Amino acid sequence: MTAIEIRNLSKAFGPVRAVDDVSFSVESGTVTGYLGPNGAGKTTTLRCLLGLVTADSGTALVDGRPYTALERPLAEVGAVLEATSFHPGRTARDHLRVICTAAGLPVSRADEALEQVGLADSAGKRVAGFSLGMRQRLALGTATLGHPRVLILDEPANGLDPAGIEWLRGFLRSLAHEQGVAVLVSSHVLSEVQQTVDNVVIIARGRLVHQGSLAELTGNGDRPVRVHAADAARLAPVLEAKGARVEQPQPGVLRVHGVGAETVGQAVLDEGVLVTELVRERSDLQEIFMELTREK
Ligand SMILES: Nc1ncnc2c1ncn2[C@@H]1O[C@H](COP(=O)(O)OP(=O)(O)OP(=O)(O)O)[C@@H](O)[C@H]1O
Repeated sequence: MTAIEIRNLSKAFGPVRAVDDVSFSVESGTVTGYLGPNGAGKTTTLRCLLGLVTADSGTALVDGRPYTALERPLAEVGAVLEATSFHPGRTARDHLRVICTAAGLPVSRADEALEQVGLADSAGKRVAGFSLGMRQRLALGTATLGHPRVLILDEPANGLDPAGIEWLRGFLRSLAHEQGVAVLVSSHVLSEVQQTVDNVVIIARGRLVHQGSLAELTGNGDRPVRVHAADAARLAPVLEAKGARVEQPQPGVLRVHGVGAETVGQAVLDEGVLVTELVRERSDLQEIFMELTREK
């Protein structure tokens, strides 16, 4: 089921086209990474989705409606846009209880949510003493208080240490895959979210440059096949005759472009060459991300 739908969304600030004709959707039960370098337009898109900014044109809908038309927004959408400012003198538990009361939720949800975000031990501590990572967790606890079906997070890994990032990964994946929540999470660091997300939407200078599964992004495409063989030089002309472009970066190693690993394997078999390694080179995700978002 489509939970978030952005269609031909555009928003300019003076001469800056922050978001320029962007369309994508997020399905329930999946985590989608919204990726792009600083200033790409991610936050503006999320702010349009949450009714905090009015788009110049296009639509941004949650469950088929604009956010401002949702009847019980807190129970339908959880959002964290920036390390939210909390009342510093209040304890984490009191902070969540105040929101429970305002939103008509049972106050018992406060302790449950603190447990879920790993803050149970700090429930009675004042937020003033919280680290950035603890604030991020508290913001996540706040966003998930009403068991929303849609979760929108802007750079939630900021301030988390590696163990915190690992925890966040598990938290978001279990919300999506076990509870069917649609999660949209922005980041400017692909590697931070690559083990979390099912799908990626990449934006640069306000324009969408890629959307699809992570597998499609890293797909084998035309990655070269690397062959290690003492007699590698004998293989090169055979492969070239099959239409391959062959590089020999060092003696005993070939990088074969333009044909599949099977074709290379067949040539190895036909020539009876002893091979010690034959592998399709892996795509470097960060490299692909940089290439897609590079200033052209
Ligand atoms: N309220 C505003 N007034 C003027 N310009 C703005 C405003 N909000 C955003 N912009 C501009 O719009 C562009 C997109 O900004 P946005 O914050 O959406 O990008 P981002 O992808 O979220 O970046 P970051 O990763 O740095 O948060 C930037 O050039 C930014 O300076």
